[in-house]
Amino acid sequence: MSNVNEKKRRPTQVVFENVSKRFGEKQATQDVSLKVPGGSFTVIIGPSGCGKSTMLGLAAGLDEPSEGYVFVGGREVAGPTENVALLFQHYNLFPWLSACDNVAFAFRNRGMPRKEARQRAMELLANVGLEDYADKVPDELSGGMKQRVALVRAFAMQPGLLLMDEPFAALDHQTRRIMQNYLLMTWQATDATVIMVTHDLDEALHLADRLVLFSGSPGTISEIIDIDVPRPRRLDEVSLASIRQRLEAHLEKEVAYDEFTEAELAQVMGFAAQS
Ligand SMILES: Nc1ncnc2c1ncn2[C@@H]1O[C@H](COP(=O)(O)OP(=O)(O)OP(=O)(O)O)[C@@H](O)[C@H]1O
Repeated sequence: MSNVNEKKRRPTQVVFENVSKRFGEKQATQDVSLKVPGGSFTVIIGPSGCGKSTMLGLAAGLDEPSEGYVFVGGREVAGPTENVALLFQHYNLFPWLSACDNVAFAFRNRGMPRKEARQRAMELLANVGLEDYADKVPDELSGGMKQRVALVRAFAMQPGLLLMDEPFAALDHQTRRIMQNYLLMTWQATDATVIMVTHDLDEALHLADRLVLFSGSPGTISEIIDIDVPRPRRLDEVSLASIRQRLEAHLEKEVAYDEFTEAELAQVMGFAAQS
């Protein structure tokens, strides 16, 4: 495939230093320190509400830490920059532009002439099997296709850092696996650092160089697991299966049963609540 990163540059390291974030009364994260090596693929896992998306928002410059510092590429984050691309569950494509023009937009934004931008966009769409859909607008594409376009566009921006918040959560299992493979293929052809949040353990094991396990409310890091298994990975491989067990145990421990009253629990479990 064509490599969209022509320039040699130092891969973008991300550093969270004693980061706490409060939203009003709500403490989302507390004293989180994390170094994400440049060019690595880090996946953040943890129960709902433990501050995973908050971490992405801080790295993206969408929010500021209440305490501590966040550095991207050696610079303290002071707001959104072109070096950081975001990919969320909903595709964020321009609805009035074709798939080709959505991707070409990333090149045009960097000053490339229109014809060349469209040509480059076509090449990249062909890499993910969408050459026949290049002239369709997002409403004419399936969810998986839209997310492929969004992924290609995100990488076309040549970001040093790509932040992904459950990007494939809305897709069916099969499409999800295809998307994960596209993501790996595209990422491996670049020097981008990826930080992804997911609730899907298989996805995490399939993709990550490093797993960061979050816990609690407020969120803190409870464990970091490096996955030194070559890709493509078989999830039934012994070392991955044992990491999976650790992840399951972590998440089970973290499920906040105490958020439910007994009556609510009885209802969830299908028992009639005693009055
Ligand atoms: N803008 C905001 N205003 C107020 N509270 C917020 C805001 N953003 C996040 N929070 C709160 O901070 C906590 C952490 O939220 P966050 O979205 O980071 O968790 P999460 O781990 O990503 O959850 P999930 O897995 O459910 O997406 C939650 O209690 C959430 O309600």
